Amino acid sequence: MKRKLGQSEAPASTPTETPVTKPEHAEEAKFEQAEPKQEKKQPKQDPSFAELGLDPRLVQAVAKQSFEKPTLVQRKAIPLALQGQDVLCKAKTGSGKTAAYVLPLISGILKRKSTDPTSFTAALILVPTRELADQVFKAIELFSAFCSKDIQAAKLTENVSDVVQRSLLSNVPDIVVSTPSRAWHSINAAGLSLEKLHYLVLDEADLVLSYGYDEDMENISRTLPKGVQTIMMSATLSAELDTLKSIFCRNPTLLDLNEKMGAEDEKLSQFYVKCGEDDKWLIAYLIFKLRLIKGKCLIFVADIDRSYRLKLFFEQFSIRSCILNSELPINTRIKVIDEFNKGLYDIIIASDEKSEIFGDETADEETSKKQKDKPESDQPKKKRKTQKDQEYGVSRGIDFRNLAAVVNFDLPTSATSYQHRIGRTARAGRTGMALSFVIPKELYGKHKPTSLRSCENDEKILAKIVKQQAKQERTIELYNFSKKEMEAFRYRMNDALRAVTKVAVREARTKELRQELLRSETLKRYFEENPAELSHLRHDGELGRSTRTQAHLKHVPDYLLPKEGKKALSSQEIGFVPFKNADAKKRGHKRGKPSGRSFKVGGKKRDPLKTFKVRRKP
Ligand SMILES: Nc1ncnc2c1ncn2[C@@H]1O[C@H](COP(=O)(O)OP(=O)(O)OP(=O)(O)O)[C@@H](O)[C@H]1O
Repeated sequence: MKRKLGQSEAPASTPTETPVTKPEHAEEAKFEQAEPKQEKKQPKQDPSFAELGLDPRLVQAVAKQSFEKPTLVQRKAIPLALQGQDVLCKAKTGSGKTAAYVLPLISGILKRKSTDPTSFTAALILVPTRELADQVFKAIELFSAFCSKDIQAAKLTENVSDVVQRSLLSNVPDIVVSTPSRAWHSINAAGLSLEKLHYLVLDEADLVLSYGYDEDMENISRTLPKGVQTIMMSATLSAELDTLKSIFCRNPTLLDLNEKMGAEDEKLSQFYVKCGEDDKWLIAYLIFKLRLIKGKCLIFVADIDRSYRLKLFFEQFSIRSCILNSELPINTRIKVIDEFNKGLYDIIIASDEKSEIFGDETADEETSKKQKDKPESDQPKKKRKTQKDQEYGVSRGIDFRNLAAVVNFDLPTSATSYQHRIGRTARAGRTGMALSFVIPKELYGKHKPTSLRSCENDEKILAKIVKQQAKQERTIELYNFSKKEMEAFRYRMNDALRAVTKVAVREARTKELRQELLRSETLKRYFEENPAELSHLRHDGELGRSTRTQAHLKHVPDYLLPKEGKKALSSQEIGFVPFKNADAKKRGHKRGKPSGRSFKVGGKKRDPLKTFKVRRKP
């Protein structure tokens, strides 16, 4: 019989082990059964954290985080997890899934420790990337702020030797956060013991197998004791979840919390621009030099070279940005995300290499079938030996705080990947904007220097994205930038592009890697000793010392601007995203039109896009 959280002594009762796979409203009925007394006291739809049954120290910690009330996924998952049920939960990006599993898990450990203070690793949280492991670890630290003596956590994703790892684990952390491969390695080489494990969490569960962790997962599953309570969290459903469910869960409760946003409540505005390959660079230059998007921005590009190229291109115009890619050391990556979240930088250029793991959705089914039927040895290797960190990922799960906009400079190759990329903005009830560049078929390959293979099928991918977003009652709208107004800037864009040669990109890439490897280790030691001085080194400094510098490009002369002038552009820019949880209704928020000053179209308010001759399609 499977032992579950809160049921360690009592025999597991059959009703809770009955498979419960039902829509959200049906699951409400189960809550009513489980907690009838609470039901009478408090209206069901809005329980507070304290009413979810969590340890008071956690309620205190949550209040310190200024979480006023639990999100939907927290309201649903926490009571189930506290009851000891296996939970398979699908909820949208940025909906607060981390707290939904971390809080009940800590609460359960505290409850057990109140009667049995022995130390053992009671919880293993597996995540697909090292960045995410760091984020979850930090969340545990925050939530256990008022019980830090009772809860020890460790993350296994640092680059440390087995000896160091072993000594870390000899402290017997209650909670271990890791990627599957590091966890399996530590079980074998660094003394991680799962003998008494109570809880297993798979965060971003649909991604775990695509990252090539299948073998590690199987191995780990064999070492687990019987009766481990499993919680799986995901933003999308996939066949992989079924596989994992069959390996790790027994009779899980399925929470499919597909919150369909009413148009009034939608916080994310989505736009796309159809343009030629070189126009992408021109529009990006205009958007960022003229600050048409205000606030912090995450730009996704298809590969590492492209990210350096865009950074060097921006440098030509004195636009500062920093880079995230799988080549950079983990310490650097974590620091870049930390500093971005602290507000030190405005622009991150991330190469979303993992977008490829979702496959090219435009590849025909016949091809994929043929591929599947091939012997295993002919299958593409999931874990290639490259210098890249296979455990890297920024489009999944990473919580970029107060991100105003996601720009898909290169469209991803799948709608799933798009969903996760745009999920980095408009998180936790905030507003956000997503802007994607789409290369029409007839313009593909027309500008060789900037052409990119993965953009050949942009239109097909866009069709899938539109369909996928429509299922969530979301729209993605077309923006037309005025060719005439842009032309004045074209020669500058061409000048800058010419300066960013392949050699310059290669040099910048090697140089940064070398520098980061060096400072990553130095920094690690330095910041361990001086944790308050995180701004010591900035990551958005210039890379292009070997690129031709063109001083004239750094400024925008007034004569290049539309006749309404720069002031008109900079006072009310495209994509200004207010960060307050503004009441959309009061401000006349309409479907597909972002709320906020700058997007009020027509009427007395001025449309900044019109001042720049940028118009929505009629
Ligand atoms: N109850 C709450 N009230 C306010 N903010 C919250 C609450 N719960 C979580 N948050 C905040 O919401 C943000 C998103 O949370 P989290 O990263 O857990 O989302 P997620 O659902 O795991 O997203 P993803 O699917 O992208 O991984 C975080 O900044 C977190 O601090």
